[in-house]
Amino acid sequence: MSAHGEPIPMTSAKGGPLTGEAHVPGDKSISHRSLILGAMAVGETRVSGLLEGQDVLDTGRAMQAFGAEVVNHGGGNWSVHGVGVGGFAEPSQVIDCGNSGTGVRLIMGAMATSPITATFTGDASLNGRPMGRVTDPLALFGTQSYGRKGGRLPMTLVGAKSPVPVRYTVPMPSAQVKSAVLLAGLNAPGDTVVIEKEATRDHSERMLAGFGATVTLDETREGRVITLSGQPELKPQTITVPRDPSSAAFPVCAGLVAEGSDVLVPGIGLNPTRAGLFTTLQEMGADLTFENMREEGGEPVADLRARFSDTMKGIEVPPERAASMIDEYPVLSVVAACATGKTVMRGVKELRVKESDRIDAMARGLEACGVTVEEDEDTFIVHGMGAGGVPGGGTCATHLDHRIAMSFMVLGFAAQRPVRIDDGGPIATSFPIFEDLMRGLGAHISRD
Ligand SMILES: O=C(O)C1=C[C@@H](OP(=O)(O)O)[C@@H](O)[C@H](O)C1
Ligand SMILES: C=C(OP(=O)(O)O)C(=O)O
Repeated sequence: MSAHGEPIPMTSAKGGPLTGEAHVPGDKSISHRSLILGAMAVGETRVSGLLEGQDVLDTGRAMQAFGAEVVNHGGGNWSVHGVGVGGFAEPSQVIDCGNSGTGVRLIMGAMATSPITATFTGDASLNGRPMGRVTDPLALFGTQSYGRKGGRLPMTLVGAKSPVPVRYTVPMPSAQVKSAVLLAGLNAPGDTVVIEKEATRDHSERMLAGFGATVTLDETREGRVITLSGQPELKPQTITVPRDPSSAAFPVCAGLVAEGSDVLVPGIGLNPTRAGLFTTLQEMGADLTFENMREEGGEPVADLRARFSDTMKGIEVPPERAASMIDEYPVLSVVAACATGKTVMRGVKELRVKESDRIDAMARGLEACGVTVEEDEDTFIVHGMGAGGVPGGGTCATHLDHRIAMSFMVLGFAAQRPVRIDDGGPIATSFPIFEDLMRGLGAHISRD
């Protein structure tokens, strides 16, 4: 089902080549953090290029419920009048984070060290996802949590009245957990230290420093040791949100697999903690080039050009690259189906706790379209059928998962027969203009 309505079945089909420019929306991770850190600063933060997807809108509403003023000025321009670190008011309603793991986990961290109580819920997908990974470290600050069995939402958090700083090693590669601990550390006295064994996206560290917090990073044998000095006064910022590489992945991969295509996706951030997919595609032999390489806001940015690539080969994706492309495995598995040989994805068990079990969802949908796959708990293998070789013709269940929905839409552009999804509604959580943007390139997408 879509977030609040009836399912929206959609079908995509092979047509002419995809050509032209695809201007994808703002980065989802940076958009959430802009609103949350804006709400914790003293004064007015201005944000342009905010992703106006449902996930981010839900975070904006939550920040209002905690007392910040969040104003939409139109055209992707927003402002947030923050209440300062420790200044959150107790919300009078339940906080509904919809479909968003990032939203709920970061907001839990942000309120966990204030003397207030808040109850969180979400849609059927979010209410099935594990929250213990966040409430365990938050308990070390003194935060109490009361959720459903297995640490599931709906859940009430009672913020710590006298928080103590924490030293915590994140047990799984998760930027959401890292970020929740750092945000909680903002209102604890002294230094909060988070250690991650594998690098995950570093937007929280960069943005906290941008808002004036003291954050240091030491690369040690233990891993990345991030130290945050507590109780800073965060200074409001002017933020231009870069375009989202995770959204860019869809028109890029569509351009690679749809016959005759040549697609330009301008202005995509290539922060190394996010860009693993593009390296992987190049290793597979994709005709993917980075044009007009430049720096914007301290981050590498390029225009991505993807041309139809009929000689891509399956590879072993290095497991240590997983965190830098974690949301891109579903669409990579579509490209893998259109390459020759086997693509082996190891170290990917985190995919099983996203909006859906993404290994299972992709495996079942690919099989329905005539592709052979193998899987175990931590591994996904796709047997490629070569360019134009995927039969298609299946209906794929999307399980309230936007990335599964968009991935199968991309498969339809390359398969011999149309590919149908049972619900495209969730696409609006991260990429509300997906359908129009793809149609603008010449793609054939229809609603039943
Ligand atoms: O911190 C973030 O903004 C995100 C972190 C990742 O989740 P995990 O931290 O659970 O890996 C990613 O899948 C999600 O889309 C966004
Ligand atoms: C995993 C994702 O998001 P979240 O965890 O925020 O729901 C995603 O966007 O692919």
